[in-house]
Amino acid sequence: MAMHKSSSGSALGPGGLDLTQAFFKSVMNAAPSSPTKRHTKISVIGAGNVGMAIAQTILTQDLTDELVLVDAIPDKLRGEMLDLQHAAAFLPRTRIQASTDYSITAGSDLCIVTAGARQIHGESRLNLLQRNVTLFQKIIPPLVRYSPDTILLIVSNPVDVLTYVAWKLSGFPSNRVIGSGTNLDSSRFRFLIADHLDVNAQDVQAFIVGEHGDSSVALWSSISVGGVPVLSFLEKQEITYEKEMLESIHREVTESAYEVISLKGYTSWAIGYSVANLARSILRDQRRVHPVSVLAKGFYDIDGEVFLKLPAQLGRGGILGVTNVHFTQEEKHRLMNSATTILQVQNHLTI
Ligand SMILES: NC(=O)C1=CN([C@@H]2O[C@H](COP(=O)(O)OP(=O)(O)OC[C@H]3O[C@@H](n4cnc5c(N)ncnc54)[C@H](O)[C@@H]3O)[C@@H](O)[C@H]2O)C=CC1
Ligand SMILES: CC(=O)C(=O)O
Repeated sequence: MAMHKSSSGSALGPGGLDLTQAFFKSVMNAAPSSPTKRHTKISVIGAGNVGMAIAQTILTQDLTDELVLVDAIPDKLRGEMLDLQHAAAFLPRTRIQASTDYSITAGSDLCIVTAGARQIHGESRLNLLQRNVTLFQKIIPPLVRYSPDTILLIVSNPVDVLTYVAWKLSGFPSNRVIGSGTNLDSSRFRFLIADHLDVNAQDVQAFIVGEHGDSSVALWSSISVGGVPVLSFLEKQEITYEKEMLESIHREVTESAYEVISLKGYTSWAIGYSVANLARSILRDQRRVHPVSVLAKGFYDIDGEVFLKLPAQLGRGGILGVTNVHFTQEEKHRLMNSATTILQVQNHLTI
């Protein structure tokens, strides 16, 4: 039977009969779609390993009504779109579209940027910078033009500096430009602590702050399991622990990405879950605290225009606030070093 779509998107059968109305007449008359439910649209820029892991986690977790993919390679993009669309029978209903043309992103609530070069085995995140800045000069302006009220969530590396670049290129207030930050590093940290103590990672509260990468800072002093602060508990119980053991867990966190990249070529699943977790907090106004890249100027005595991972509350307006975590002198010193490392890199950029 020949069928085509009407301008309203419903299916038309022979003689122009509106099949959607024919099938669902009584239901549609009884219950017009609710005007109170908010429609959400997420665009993912870059349909590579990371973009597709994020897209598929967003779909399975039913986080949006519309999902748009943008990439520079049309065939691969269409292939990825069709492959996801073919899973429609197993997924919550979501409209999935893809194009190389940024007009498709118009009206997005959240734009997640994953496009760009990625590290090869042994390469540092900072080494990707100049190539990805050039790319961002092409990507950020059209996103802003088509979705002036959107929230930008940056994932491409080096994520802290690129979040700063996106902020500068967009002209957005800093609460609407967020870097995926150390949400992933903190998840790796929580996994390793949970593994060490044989508890559930979801019961471990632990943050990695500073740079996403080699100069990140582990906040040992504020780690708790099931609400019990770990280090002060061990000290009160006079249970000895080796500082070296703490250092080795942190080292394992910073080396995690290098290890996965050396084994499978890229990282994808954990960043997919991590970013979907951020998308949920933002779009569902969850007001949860995540370690993400925020404009750190004015917090913890930082005075440069630098984006660093700090524990921030996320909701519909983007960054709602930065929590006042207690840092030891050593943690503060390391955070300052992270800020200095990033500022030195930024000083050499032409945006
Ligand atoms: N922040 C974090 O925690 C993490 C960040 N990453 C970063 O994410 C980025 C992407 O990594 P992968 O997906 O593995 O790389 P990939 O190479 O698989 O995908 C990159 C995609 O970007 C697309 N692209 C290139 N130029 C474009 C343009 N002008 N417009 C739209 N799309 C364009 C490419 O066609 C490709 O599909 C890398 O920078 C990587 O380092 C990866 C894992 C974790
Ligand atoms: C590649 C990267 O940044 C990560 O997996 O942490």
